[in-house]
Amino acid sequence: MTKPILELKNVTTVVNRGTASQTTILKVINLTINPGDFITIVGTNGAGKSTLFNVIGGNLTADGGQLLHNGQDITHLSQEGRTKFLARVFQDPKLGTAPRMTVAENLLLAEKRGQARHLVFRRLKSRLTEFKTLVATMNNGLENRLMTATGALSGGQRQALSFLMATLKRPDILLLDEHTAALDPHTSATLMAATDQRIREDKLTALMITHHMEDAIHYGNRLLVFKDGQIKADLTGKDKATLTPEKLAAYFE
Ligand SMILES: Nc1ncnc2c1ncn2[C@@H]1O[C@H](COP(=O)(O)OP(=O)(O)OP(=O)(O)O)[C@@H](O)[C@H]1O
Repeated sequence: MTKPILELKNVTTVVNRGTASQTTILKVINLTINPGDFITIVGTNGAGKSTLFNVIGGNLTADGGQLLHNGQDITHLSQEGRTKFLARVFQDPKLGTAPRMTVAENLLLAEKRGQARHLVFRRLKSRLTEFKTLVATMNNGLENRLMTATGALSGGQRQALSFLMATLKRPDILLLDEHTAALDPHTSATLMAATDQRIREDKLTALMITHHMEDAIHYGNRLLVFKDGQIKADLTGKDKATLTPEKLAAYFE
């Protein structure tokens, strides 16, 4: 039997504890994620999707319940401690890359995370051909901008680079936090297709929050609907395959 890569058991989060505005955001979340799952997550604003990512990513500690990574309790593991097996791409293209460094330097840094920079950059030249092939998979011209400072890239190119950097070391868990939301429809579609290809080819385990219902339906093997801090629906197999925007909208009512 497949062993889960990540488990959330009775996870709750509370904000403003002990004050008049104390609120429970995540209300007893139970979620078992298997290796290779590509889970799309939808829900109304304020449903708790980002809070879920914050709890998984370690930006926020669960107030109740337990998180297990490959069976190990990580409930109280720091955000830093989770970077060994987890990566996150945010909505803002400015996050995730160093603006003054070139595309190639950013990639090398992502690959050698934790090593001294002078050691990292000594090996840059020998890697350029390989990096060119890698960035070309994003289908957005990034291969012609390897020596360009990241701050001078378009939002789409920069976001594609953030995605590549996050996946370079093949994290056990990849969190995509509306990573195409700030892009125009064409650029968003290109990045989404490249994202899907990489997740499939590298057999990554990924969770993706999106407000694009078509993307949530089209991509991944599993779809979660969040509502009021709870998982309202968890759709897989035929249920997901036969989902339409109309059927999905009904879960929001
Ligand atoms: N630190 C906090 N203090 C108070 N309330 C918070 C805090 N963090 C989140 N919330 C509230 O928790 C609820 C869930 O927020 P969250 O950002 O997880 O929702 P979301 O589903 O990601 O929404 P969106 O689609 O708008 O990004 C919201 O009502 C939000 O205002």
